[in-house]
Amino acid sequence: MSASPILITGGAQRLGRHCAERLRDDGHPVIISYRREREELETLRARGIVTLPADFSTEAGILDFIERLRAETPSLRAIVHNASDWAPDSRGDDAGANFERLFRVHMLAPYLINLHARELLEACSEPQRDIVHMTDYVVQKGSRKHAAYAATKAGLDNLTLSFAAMFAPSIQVNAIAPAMIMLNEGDDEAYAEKARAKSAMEMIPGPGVIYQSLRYLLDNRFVTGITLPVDGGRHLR
Ligand SMILES: NC(=O)C1=CN([C@@H]2O[C@H](COP(=O)(O)OP(=O)(O)OC[C@H]3O[C@@H](n4cnc5c(N)ncnc54)[C@H](OP(=O)(O)O)[C@@H]3O)[C@@H](O)[C@H]2O)C=CC1
Ligand SMILES: Nc1nc2c(c(=O)[nH]1)N=C([C@H](O)[C@@H](O)CO)CN2
Repeated sequence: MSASPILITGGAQRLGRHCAERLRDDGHPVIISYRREREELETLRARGIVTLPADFSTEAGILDFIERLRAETPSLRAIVHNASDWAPDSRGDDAGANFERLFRVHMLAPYLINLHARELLEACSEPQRDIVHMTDYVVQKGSRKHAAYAATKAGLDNLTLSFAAMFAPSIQVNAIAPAMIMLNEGDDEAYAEKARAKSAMEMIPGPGVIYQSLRYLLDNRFVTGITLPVDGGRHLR
């Protein structure tokens, strides 16, 4: 029997892409979802990573993705809810629409995918099956400029507890809560310096630390319902 794939949503770039490639290096079949077509997807496809288009900004888009996921695979080893929209708050007429979109991407999509894909995880013949929610350090702190982002990531963090209770003992459900892991295009040295100063570790570590954390959760048989902070000791500053 062939191994069941690991699904990473929003896996075409940055942390999701890094994890998809590292999992592939480790011999796992991998499926990613992506929203925007781009050249780099060909590199992933050439490595045998299955790429499914998905837009989680509407309920119809989420349900359509679930249908195509079911057509693609009869089972899953794990789901990593990585897709995310780091949109700043709007003060304009679109403030409500902005909040609702972030709610759908960060909460409704993981909620519906978990409910509908439970049987795909249950069908996995390996002893361990996992769901991992990518949340954020700001869940504990709030955010002056990204309040909708922080609130909907906090909702995702809470869903970790409910799904861990609902799906135990056959599926482990955990969250990873990163603080600054990678700079964005256009961030300058002054921004980087400020970002480094926020953590006790005084660095911007890059995506390897997220893969290490994911690997820990995928390999550990006795951890469920937790949020694993990956923040360089932000609480110490
Ligand atoms: N990078 C960091 O320092 C930190 C990251 N995190 C969390 O870690 C995870 C990965 O971070 P990072 O790699 O920086 O994230 P990115 O923002 O770079 O990538 C997220 C992916 O989500 C996809 N996406 C966005 N909106 C939608 C949508 N409506 N429907 C479907 N897919 C969508 C995007 O797809 P596409 O590109 O195809 O449009 C994108 O590739 C995220 O959950 C993030 O919140 C938390 C704290 C810090
Ligand atoms: N989906 C995303 N979420 C977050 C991003 C990002 O680029 N995409 N970036 C951050 C920042 O690095 C932040 O931690 C520092 O200002 C947070 N979330």
